Amino acid sequence: ATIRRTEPTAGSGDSARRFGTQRVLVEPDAASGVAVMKFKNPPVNSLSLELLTEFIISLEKLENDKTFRGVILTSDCPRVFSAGLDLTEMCGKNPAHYAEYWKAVQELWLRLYLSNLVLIAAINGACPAGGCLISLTCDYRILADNPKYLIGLNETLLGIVAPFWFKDTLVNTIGHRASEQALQLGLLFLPAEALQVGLVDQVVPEDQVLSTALSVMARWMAIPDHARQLTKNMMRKTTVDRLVKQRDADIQNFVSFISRDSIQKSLQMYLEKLKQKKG
Ligand SMILES: CCCCCCCCCCC/C=C/C(=O)SCCNC(=O)CCNC(=O)[C@H](O)C(C)(C)COP(=O)(O)OP(=O)(O)OC[C@H]1O[C@@H](n2cnc3c(N)ncnc32)[C@H](O)[C@@H]1OP(=O)(O)O
Repeated sequence: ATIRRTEPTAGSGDSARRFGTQRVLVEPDAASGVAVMKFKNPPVNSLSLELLTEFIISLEKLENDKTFRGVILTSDCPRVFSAGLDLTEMCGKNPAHYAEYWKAVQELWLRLYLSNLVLIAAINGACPAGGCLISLTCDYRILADNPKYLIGLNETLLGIVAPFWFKDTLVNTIGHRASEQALQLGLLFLPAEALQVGLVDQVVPEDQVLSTALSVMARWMAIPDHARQLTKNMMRKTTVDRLVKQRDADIQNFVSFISRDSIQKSLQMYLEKLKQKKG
């Protein structure tokens, strides 16, 4: 993927020179040190290998540019933040592809979860499974108050299982008992429920998600970076190290699990159900 610069937005000067890739738009504001990263992989921002790769490239570019201290993650696709991992990457492929794909999923989580940037999820659409995981890696989550925008780790509804580092991220956010129930039942929470259980930090009207994210960002960026970053690292490094210590085993575990005939059948049936629902 190549990073492309696009023309500055009207009346904005250089600080809003947008850049990004085909599937990840980046709207940087050098003056404030905040960039907005928008997933743009229609129709539902499914986390394809390409999107994951482009996301990692764009995130790394922002992390390496000391102008930026905070990033807001949001969606350019209406009604959906992200539909989660791209199911077509996990069925009907070969073990080598599954391994490559899973390595990219691990990489995105590792980079987001321990990022030195302030990360705020401006959740402006449905946020199941992998989409929910991305929001959980952020420091703060704001969800649009729309009953259609469900959020949760619903993997069991597909007949699959969220891996231990998905589980750990959820436990670190909503606690063990709430996670135990949510993961086993594959719960997708309504905004009010998500707020109540602590899955999101704020629920606001849809047209206030971004502005709320910007004002929360200002509060987090008022903290000296080094102190905040060391604290974030203290809170999250044990969780990250659990995956780092067994990344290859985790990949092999994923490949053998996802390659099972029963799992392949579940995923195919789930994809077909998604397509029928439109019919
Ligand atoms: C013992 C331990 C072992 C552990 C080993 C690991 C095991 C595996 C780990 C797996 C972790 C998985 C994480 C995931 O993220 S799996 C993905 C789960 N995602 C979902 O369940 C969401 C599915 N999608 C939806 O619910 C809806 O699409 C949504 C609410 C997001 C939007 O609805 P809307 O009506 O707007 O859009 P459509 O449903 O009509 O979809 C439009 C088209 O997009 C296709 N689609 C949707 N979601 C996905 C997806 N996730 N991947 C690929 N494609 C997707 C859908 O089929 C439509 O396609 P067509 O236009 O061609 O019909």
